Amino acid sequence: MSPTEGLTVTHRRYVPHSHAHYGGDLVDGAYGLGLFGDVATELLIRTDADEGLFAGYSSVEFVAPVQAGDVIEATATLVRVGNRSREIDFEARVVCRAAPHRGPSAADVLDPPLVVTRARGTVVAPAR
Ligand SMILES: C/C=C/C(=O)SCCNC(=O)CCNC(=O)[C@H](O)C(C)(C)COP(=O)(O)OP(=O)(O)OC[C@H]1O[C@@H](n2cnc3c(N)ncnc32)[C@H](O)[C@@H]1OP(=O)(O)O
Repeated sequence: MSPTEGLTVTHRRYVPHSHAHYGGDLVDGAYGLGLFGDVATELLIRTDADEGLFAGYSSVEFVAPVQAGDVIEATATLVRVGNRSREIDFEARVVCRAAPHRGPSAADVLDPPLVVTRARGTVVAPAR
C-alpha cells in the first residue's frame, strides 16, 4: 500500500445564484464534477507535485439536487495508486442551504450535511 493512499483533500465554496440552470434554482450536475476536478488537482499536487490529467469516471451518482445559495464541500480521497494512475473516491455534500421561508437572505447550517454526489475516477500523473 502506498503511504499516500487514504489522503483526503476538501474544498468548500458558495454556489452563486448565477449558476442556477433548471427549475427550482437547481444547478446542473456538471457543476459538481467541476468541483471534483479542482479537488483532484490539489490531491495530485500533494502526491505527485503535478496537477495530473483526469482520465475518466468509473461511476457518478447524483444522489440529491444542488441549489443556488448552497454552501457545498467536495472531498477527494486517494484509494489506489498505480504506476501513473491515481484512483480517487469523491463525495460532495451541502453544508449550508437557503431558508427562503424566513426571508431572502436566511440560511441554515445542515447538520448532518446532505450528500449530493458520489463518484469514483482516475487521474493520471506524468511519468517520473
Ligand atoms: C486533475 C484534473 C485535471 C483535469 O480535469 S484535466 C481536463 C480533462 N482531462 C483531460 O483533458 C485529459 C485528456 N486525456 C489524456 O490526455 C490522456 O488520455 C491521459 C493523459 C489521461 C492518459 O493517456 P496516456 O498517458 O497515454 O495513458 P496510458 O499510458 O495508456 O495509461 C497511463 C495510466 O493511466 C491509466 N488510464 C488511462 N486511461 C484511463 C481511463 N480512461 N480510465 C482509467 N485509467 C486510465 C492506465 O491504466 C495507466 O495506469 P497505470 O500507469 O497505473 O498502469
